[in-house]
Amino acid sequence: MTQLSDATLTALDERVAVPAYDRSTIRPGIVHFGVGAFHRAHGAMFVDRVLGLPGDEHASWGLVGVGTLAGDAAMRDALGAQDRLYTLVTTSPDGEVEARVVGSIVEYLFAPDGPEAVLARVSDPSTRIVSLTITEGGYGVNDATGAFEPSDGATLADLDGLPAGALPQSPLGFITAALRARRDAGAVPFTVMSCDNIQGNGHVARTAILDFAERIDPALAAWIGAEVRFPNSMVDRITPATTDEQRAFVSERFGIDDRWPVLSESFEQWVLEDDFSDGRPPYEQVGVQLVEDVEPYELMKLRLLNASHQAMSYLGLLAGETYVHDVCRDELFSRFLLGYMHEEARPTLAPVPGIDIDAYCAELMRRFGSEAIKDTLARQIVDGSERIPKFLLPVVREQLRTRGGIARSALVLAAWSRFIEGVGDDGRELAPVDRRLAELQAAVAQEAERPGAFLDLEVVFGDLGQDARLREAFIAARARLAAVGARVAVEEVVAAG
Ligand SMILES: NC(=O)c1ccc[n+]([C@@H]2O[C@H](COP(=O)([O-])OP(=O)(O)OC[C@H]3O[C@@H](n4cnc5c(N)ncnc54)[C@H](O)[C@@H]3O)[C@@H](O)[C@H]2O)c1
Ligand SMILES: O=P(O)(O)OC[C@@H](O)[C@@H](O)[C@H](O)[C@H](O)CO
Repeated sequence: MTQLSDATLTALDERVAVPAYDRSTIRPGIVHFGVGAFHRAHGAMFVDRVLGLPGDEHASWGLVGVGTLAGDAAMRDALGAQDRLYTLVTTSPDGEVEARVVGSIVEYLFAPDGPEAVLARVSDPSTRIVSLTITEGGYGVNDATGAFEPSDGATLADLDGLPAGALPQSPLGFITAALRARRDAGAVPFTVMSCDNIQGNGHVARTAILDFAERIDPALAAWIGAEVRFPNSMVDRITPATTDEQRAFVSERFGIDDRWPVLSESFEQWVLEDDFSDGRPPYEQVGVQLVEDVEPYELMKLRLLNASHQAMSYLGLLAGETYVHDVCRDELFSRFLLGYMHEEARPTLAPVPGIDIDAYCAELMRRFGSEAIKDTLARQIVDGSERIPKFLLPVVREQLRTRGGIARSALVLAAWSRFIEGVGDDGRELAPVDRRLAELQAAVAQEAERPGAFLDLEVVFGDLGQDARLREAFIAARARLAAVGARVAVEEVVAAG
C-alpha cells in the first residue's frame, strides 16, 4: 500500500496515470471556491491535462482551492496530508475503469483558518480566474424573481462587515473585496467562472456579485460591470460523494492509500463561453468545447439530465428504491423517464448544435443505469427547493405556455410534496433534507384542508403555482399517489401515454 504524496508518485501501480509535469514548477493562476467531489472530477482534471501539455507556458495555471464552510476542514486535512494530490477513478457504463492521480491543486486554503491569506491570494494579479462550484444555493439569487436575496449567514455578515473593514467569509465577499483591491491597484480583474448547475450560471454569478458590490460600493459595482467577464458554462460528469467502500476499492485495486479519492462516471462534458477578462488556459486542447452561446447546451443538460434526476428521485424513494441505477434499469420507471424527456422536456428545447437529442437521451439512460457509479437518489434530493425551480419548473412553464403535456412533471411535483411529508409507500420513514424544510412542511400541511396549497409556496413556484392547469394536474396526481402509491401512479401515467 502506497501513501499518496509527491515522493511516492513514481512508485504507484503502473495502471495509474500520474501528473506528466513537474509539480514544483507550477504557479497558481486559478482560485477555486468549493473543492468538492465535482470540481475534483471535472474542473481540476481539465487543468491537470492543461498542465501536462508540452511547453512551459502553461505552468502558470495551477489551482488554489478554497473552502469557506466549516465542513471544508475535512478537505483541508485530507489534501494537506497528501501534497494536495488525489486519485480520480472513472468507470464507463461498460465497466471499464481508469485511474489517475490529479496534481493540479497546488495549494488549499481553508478560509476560517486565515481569511487574510485567501483575500491576498484572490487579490494577487497572478490570479486570472476565480471559478466556483458552491452549489445552486451559494449565489443567493431568487429563481422566481432573479433578484439577489441572500439568506446565508456568511454572505449577510459580509454585506454588513466589508464596508466597516471586516475580512470576508463568503465566496461573494472574497470575490468582491478582491475585485475592490484590484481596482484600487489599477490592476486587470480576474474572470469569475461559475461551474454550477444553473441556467445562465455566468449571468447568475454576475447578478450576485454586482448586487453584492452595489450594496457596499456602487462605484465598484459599475467598474465590475464594465471590466469583469462572467462566462456561462454547461458542465457534466456524474460524481457522487465518496464512500468508505470506494476508498477501500481504491486501496485494494490500485494499492493507493488516499484519504479522499473521487469516483465518477467516464463521461465528461464542458461547454464554455469564450469570454475571459485576463486570458484562460488552452482549454480547447484538452476536451473543452468553447462556444459563443452556451444556452442551448445548458437547457438540454438541465432539463434532460438534472430534471430527470429530480423526476426519478422522489417517486423512486416513495417506491422504496435507493439507487439511481436500480430505478433506471426498471422497465416501468425507464419508460416514465424517457416519456418525460421526449414528451415534456424535449419540446421546450431548441436544436443544439452538433447534438442528436435522441442519442443524447439514450446515452443518458445508459449513464443513469451504470451500477458502478452507485449514485443515490438521496444525493439528488438535498435542497430540492433549489433544484426543482432550476431544473423542472422551466419545463413546466414552457409546456404550459405552448399547451404541451405536463402529466409526468405534475406527478413529480406531487411526489416531491408527498416526500416532504416524510413517509414512503410502505410506511417507511423518509428523510427530506432541505434548507427550506420548515416552509415546505408548513405548505404541504395545508394540503388536507386546501388541495394545491403546496403550489402557493411563492419562493419556489412564483406565479407558476397559480396556473389552473398545473393545479388541477398536481391535485389529481397527489390524490393518485395517496390512493395507489408511486409505482402504480407511474404505471397509470405511462399507460396514458
Ligand atoms: N456532483 C455532480 O455530479 C455535479 C455535476 C455537475 C455540476 N455539479 C455542480 O457542482 C456543485 C457541487 O457539487 P459537488 O458534488 O462538488 O458537491 P460537494 O458537496 O462535494 O461540494 C460542494 C462544495 O461547495 C461548497 N459550498 C456549498 N455551499 C456553499 C456556500 N453556500 N458557500 C460556500 N461554499 C459552499 C462546499 O463547502 C463544498 O466545498 C453542485 O451543486 C452542482 O452545481 C455537480
Ligand atoms: O449537483 P446538483 O445539485 O446540481 O444536482 C444533482 C445532480 O443532478 C447532478 O449533480 C448531476 O449528477 C450532474 O449535474 C451531472 O453532471
